[in-house]
Amino acid sequence: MRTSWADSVASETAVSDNNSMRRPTRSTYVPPHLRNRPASDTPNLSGPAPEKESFNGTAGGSQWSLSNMGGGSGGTKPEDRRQSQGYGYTGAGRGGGSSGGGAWNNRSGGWDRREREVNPFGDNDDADARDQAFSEQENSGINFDAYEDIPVETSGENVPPPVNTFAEIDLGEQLNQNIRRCKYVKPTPVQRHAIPMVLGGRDLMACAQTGSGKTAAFCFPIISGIMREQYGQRPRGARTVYPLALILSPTRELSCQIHDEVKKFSYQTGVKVVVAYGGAPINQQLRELERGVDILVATPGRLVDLLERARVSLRMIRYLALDEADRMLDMGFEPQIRKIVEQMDMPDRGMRRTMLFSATFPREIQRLASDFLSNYIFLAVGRVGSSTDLIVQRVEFVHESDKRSHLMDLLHAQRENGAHGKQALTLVFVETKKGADSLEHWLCINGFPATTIHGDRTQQERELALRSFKSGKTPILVATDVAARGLDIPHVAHVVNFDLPNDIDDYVHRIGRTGRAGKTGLATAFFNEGNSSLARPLAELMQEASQEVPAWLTRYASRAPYGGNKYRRYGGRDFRREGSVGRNLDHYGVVGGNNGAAYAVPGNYGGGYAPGVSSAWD
Ligand SMILES: Nc1ncnc2c1ncn2[C@@H]1O[C@H](COP(=O)(O)OP(=O)(O)OP(=O)(O)O)[C@@H](O)[C@H]1O
Repeated sequence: MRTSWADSVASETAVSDNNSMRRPTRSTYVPPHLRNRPASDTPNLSGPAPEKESFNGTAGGSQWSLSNMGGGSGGTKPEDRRQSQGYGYTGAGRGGGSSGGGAWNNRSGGWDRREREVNPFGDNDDADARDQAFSEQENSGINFDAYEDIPVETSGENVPPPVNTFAEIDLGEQLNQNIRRCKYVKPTPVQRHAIPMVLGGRDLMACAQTGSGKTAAFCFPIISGIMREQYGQRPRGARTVYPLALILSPTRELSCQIHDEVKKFSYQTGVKVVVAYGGAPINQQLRELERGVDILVATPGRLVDLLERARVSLRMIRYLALDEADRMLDMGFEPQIRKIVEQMDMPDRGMRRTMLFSATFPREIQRLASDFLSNYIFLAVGRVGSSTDLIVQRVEFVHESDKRSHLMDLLHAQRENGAHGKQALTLVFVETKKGADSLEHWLCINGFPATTIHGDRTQQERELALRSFKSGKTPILVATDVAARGLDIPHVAHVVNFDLPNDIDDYVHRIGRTGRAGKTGLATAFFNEGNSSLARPLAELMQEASQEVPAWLTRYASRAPYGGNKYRRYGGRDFRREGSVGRNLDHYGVVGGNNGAAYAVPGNYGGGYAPGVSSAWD
């Protein structure tokens, strides 16, 4: 039985990726860990198709005045201005999609004649193709039919029922059109459940696997809500802006990525999105804000700066979303988040919709997070903190001194097996910034084009590195944990944990950079004595994901003490129900009978961000 939404795509993907999975006929080097495996077990390591995307976070040319949602001038990209059907839209009937109802706010004034909204779909936006009926086969190979098997747990009062299709949700014609442009045919499980909950006016804490579509799950209700509701006139402060929605994320790159996504989803809806993050010139961001903002995507540090300068007020916030919420409430960020949510002028909980999303939600973080939520629903989709069966996980015992040569073996093998001798996109995680630079240098001098991303690099360097990696120009990216969460980089074939993290949750997020949205991936970890404390949770996680656990790792795991919630920290169970801990956990496919201990023992939720380790972050 399939147990997760991603599981369900495996067979479909195997078919759709058939060409890329085809093994070369010439003899190829196979590394030890891949030997003696049937061909179908080996993920696609062929080279990526070049990508055109970039991480240019701020939108050029989009202009919007706060007071009347109009004004401003100067677009950067001339293009046909299509009739903006989002304005004055009169409603898609529930289950229908045709007009009627009149519930939608007429956001008149939007882009005026002097300006052009940059088309975020770029050259791929073919209006004719878009208007053709989408058949389910046209989507990205995700097998939606198996969704019924996915374990889902909800808790809370009066939980709104899930939907099966986007058409069942009253999102508005323009947003629906953008969803079609994104080629999303059906909602993923987390979207099926979360969107009606938020549209039904509920706060939400949602835990769902990496790569399972959480971004759209919180973006759609925000955009749709802003479009349909009347907020009255926003104050006209001297230079202060009053966004209606705030999306916070822990890293600059993730904020940029969310901003890019929101721009696509909100295209021609009249909803204006701006991103603000550290390391980039604040003046440019201020100018963007002055042109008007409905949805502000931000990193906490830059937002606090803007709040203290009184350039942003949170008084009108109606939607608050915390992406990677467990990270945001971990030791590093919690004071800033509390300041933003509790000590500035944001409406109290209950007066706004609050959504917290992550693939991992330790119990102690849930407790902290509940301060921000009102009568919320807890939603867990898929198996506990699961990494999906689409990711083949390998653990190899490698002494510290052998790591480089071992990595070299893996990279040589990949290159040999790759199409036209191309290097597949490989993300290599290390513990320290220094370690990242040094490994990158060593790779480059040994003929492997590599780049790095970490907190000591300038923002420009970081964005350049990411672009270069995505395009395949430097197919190896050496990264600290700054790249561990949220980044949705197509075609990452292999994640190597050169240095394992101290915390199993970080491992879950790191390997989740591959095997996304139905694609297969490979994750290799180098384990040695220094990682003993991770042996047990790692072995359990692998077992849950039906991975082969090496006998030596099982022995390490059995020797490890069972110490509090460092284990099974990646829990996806509502802490409010801890009285029933230990029962029903099999619902998530959790292996082993002693899981209760993980949820029942209070304590060191910040274990993974101990001094020294936290330095890897922004
Ligand atoms: N309904 C859908 N149909 C098809 N593809 C989708 C759908 N929803 C999202 N996707 C795609 O799935 C990919 C992963 O989505 P997303 O980045 O939101 O995952 P996530 O759950 O936030 O992952 P992470 O936990 O790593 O942050 C993206 O490329 C996104 O465009």
